Amino acid sequence: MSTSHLLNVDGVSRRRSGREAVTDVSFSLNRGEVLGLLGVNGAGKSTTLSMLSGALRPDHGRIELDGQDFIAHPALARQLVGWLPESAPLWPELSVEEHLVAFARLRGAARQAARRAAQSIIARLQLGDLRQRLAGVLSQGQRQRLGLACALVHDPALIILDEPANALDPIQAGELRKLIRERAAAGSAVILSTHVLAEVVAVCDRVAILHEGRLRQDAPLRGEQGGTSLEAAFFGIATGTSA
Ligand SMILES: Nc1ncnc2c1ncn2[C@@H]1O[C@H](COP(=O)(O)OP(=O)(O)OP(=O)(O)O)[C@@H](O)[C@H]1O
Repeated sequence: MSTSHLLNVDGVSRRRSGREAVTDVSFSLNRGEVLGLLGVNGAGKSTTLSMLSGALRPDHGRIELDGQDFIAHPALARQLVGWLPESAPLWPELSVEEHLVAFARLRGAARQAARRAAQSIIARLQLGDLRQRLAGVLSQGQRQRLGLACALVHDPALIILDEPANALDPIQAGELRKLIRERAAAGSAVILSTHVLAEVVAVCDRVAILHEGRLRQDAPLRGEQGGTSLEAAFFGIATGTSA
């Protein structure tokens, strides 16, 4: 397997509840690339992302991150991966700032460095007004922004976002797109799972389509033309009418 990519996924499979949720999925991702992950409900997107985040172990296959065997060394995830799951795991009794310091510390930062990292992501995500607010009283969109900040506080090489625009207003959704491109320009690789095709066209370089646990397409996206052909490809695969 090539080690020049940041991420190499090779023949990964995982069963859940006695059924194949993800089967023989392979793809690679370079630094600076944004990959959109599409698929109908139950296609296997979250299962795939959970494996890439280190939270779920594949039954078969190999994942290589930054040239290292990720399955044998799941602790790599702590420093190299930032994961926003479908619903961000937050502690209701901790403030926004306390969350970010705690996440930075969990990722290995020393106390002062964790405080600096927290201040930096608070400023970047415009969370200053919410700094002292307890997570338990945040609105849904505010919780989502805090979850995103927790995923990014340690400046990870691989950013995994599972439906990150959920509950965001149009202004915040636009800010999210800018942030994703900014992180990619700074050298991170991003995987974005979403049901919104326009979001993929707006922000992704490549799109992968999962269906019934299998990767059915992995192709670059190119401008408006990409949007039209993406819709056709998605519906073709989802309805079983693709060539
Ligand atoms: N915690 C779990 N325990 C058992 N089975 C699960 C679990 N999570 C998902 N599955 C099953 O694995 C398969 C893939 O689900 P997954 O959540 O990965 O799909 P998805 O593409 O993320 O779907 P959605 O778009 O609805 O979020 C489904 O058949 C689902 O029922």
